[in-house]
This record gives sequence, structure tokens and C-alpha cells, in this order.
Amino acid sequence: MNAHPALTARQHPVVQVSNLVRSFGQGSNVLDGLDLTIRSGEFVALLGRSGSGKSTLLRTLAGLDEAPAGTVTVPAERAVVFQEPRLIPWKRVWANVALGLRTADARERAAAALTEVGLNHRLDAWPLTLSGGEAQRAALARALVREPKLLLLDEPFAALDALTRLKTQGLVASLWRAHRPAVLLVTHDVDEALLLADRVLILDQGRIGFDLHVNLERPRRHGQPAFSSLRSRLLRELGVEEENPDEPVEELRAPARSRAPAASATRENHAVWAASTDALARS
Ligand SMILES: Nc1ncnc2c1ncn2[C@@H]1O[C@H](COP(=O)(O)OP(=O)(O)OP(=O)(O)O)[C@@H](O)[C@H]1O
Repeated sequence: MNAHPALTARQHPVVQVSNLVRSFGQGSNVLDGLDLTIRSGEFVALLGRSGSGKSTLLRTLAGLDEAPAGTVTVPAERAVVFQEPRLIPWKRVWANVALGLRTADARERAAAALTEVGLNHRLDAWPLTLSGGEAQRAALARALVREPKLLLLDEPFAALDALTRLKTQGLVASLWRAHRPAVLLVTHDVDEALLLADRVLILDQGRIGFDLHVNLERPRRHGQPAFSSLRSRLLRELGVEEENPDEPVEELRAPARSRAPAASATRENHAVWAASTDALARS
């Protein structure tokens, strides 16, 4: 299921998951014997119904979930960007980006990453003075500065307004082209998956139930015949009725701000989460 013909042997696996099982104590397993390989430099999008276990899988790869049953191999150099930026409000933007860097040139490295996301002019700003889009770009810079081999993105555009979302998607595409980390993007948005990814996976009943190779030239556009045909295919697999093939669909998206923080914030700092959410609400 994981080895697409277009992926050559040059691309070695950076993520290898075998027979991953995760349950939360009640009912059936959320992840139930899941196998997954992601290769170096590959951009993979993960779709699936709400509650299908996408974030659980991402958090497992990030090392934020308990040790699961099964085998999980991931690179040490990995970084995560969540739906909310999770910047620390009492540290300046550059210091948020440099968090954990132990080198004497930490500020310079943070500045370089912030330049890449177009935020070099906000180096010394406080996080709460950033707009929602700027804060999310700072979160991307914080991930980038670690030169990750694996970038884990958990609905990073979901809380942004439509225009900012498009711009930030474009930014992620160009950062990926420049640095070529392997990416796992969790999303509810079929169009977003097809605009960005080499492969689109659907998580269903605890496993990768569908694995689509996206053989489209970049940059991609809605409305290209090949785009529309892959989109219809994904929607069929997801069991979603297609009303207008040229309109972006987001039927699977949960309202961004109404999501309960429980699943994503259990083991993180609640104060940081709350502060980030406030910043988003004010933007
Ligand atoms: N810490 C937890 N404790 C108990 N149950 C949990 C926990 N984390 C996740 N779950 C449950 O596991 C299932 C999968 O959750 P998960 O957040 O991974 O799904 P998802 O596909 O990312 O959903 P969504 O698309 O709505 O974000 C859900 O039923 C959820 O309630």
C-alpha cells in the first residue's frame, strides 16, 4: 500500500510504522494495526472522518502520545505545527523561534527563519501583538529553524481566514520546496490535500484505508481536469456527495474554534494554549 511506483529507491523511508495499535480504554481501537511508510522529502496529507484518529497518529509520530503498541520509527529531527500557534506570550517572537536552540547564533538562526516566513520585521515583537496569520508563520519558523527531516502539521491552516489560509498554504509549499522535509499534514480539506501533497491517505477504521498518488504538476490549481478527477475520487472514498466540482469543499471540517482542546492539549502547557487561543480570538 505504501510503495507507489513513482517513489524511487532514492527516497529512503523516514517514517516507518508497523502494526500500530492505540486505544483509549473504551470501545474499539482508535488505531488498529496501522502500517505507514513516509519517504524522505515526501509531502503526505492525511484525511479521514472526525474522530478517525488522525491527530492520534500525528501525536504518536511527534512523540507526544504514550508509547503505543507496534513499531514506530521516526527521525530525531522532527517538528510539529498545530492548529493554534502555541507561542509563549512572555517571550519575544525571535526567542519563541529560538526556543531550545543552544548555539550562540540562536538569534541569527531565528532571524533567518523569520525572514523566510516574511516576519523579520517582527523579530522583537511580543506574540500577542501578532495577527493570527503572523503567529502561525512564527510557529512555522520555529519548526523550520530546527531543520526537521519530518515536519508534522496538524490542521495548521484551520483557524485562519480564507485569504490568509491560501497565503499560508503557499508559504508551506515554498518552504517545502526549499527545504524538502518529509511532511505529514493532517487536514479536513480535500482541496488543500490535493494542492499540496504527493500522496493523500485516508484513515479509516484505524488503518490507512486509501492511498492516492497525486501525479499533478506544481503549482496546482482548482478546476484543472486532472485535479477535479482526483478530487472526485477522494470524495467518493470519503463518502461525501459532490455538489459542484469547481467549488472548494470543506464538508469534513470541524468548526475551528469550537474544537475542544482536550485531545491536543492534554500533555501540553494549558496556559500557553489558552494564551494562543486568546491571541487568535483577538485577531
Ligand atoms: N487523550 C484522549 N483520551 C481519550 N480519548 C481520546 C484522547 N485523544 C483522542 N481520543 C479519542 O480518540 C478518537 C480519535 O481522536 P483524534 O483526535 O485522533 O481524531 P481526529 O481524526 O484527529 O479527529 P478530528 O478530525 O475531529 O480532529 C476520538 O474518538 C477521540 O475522542
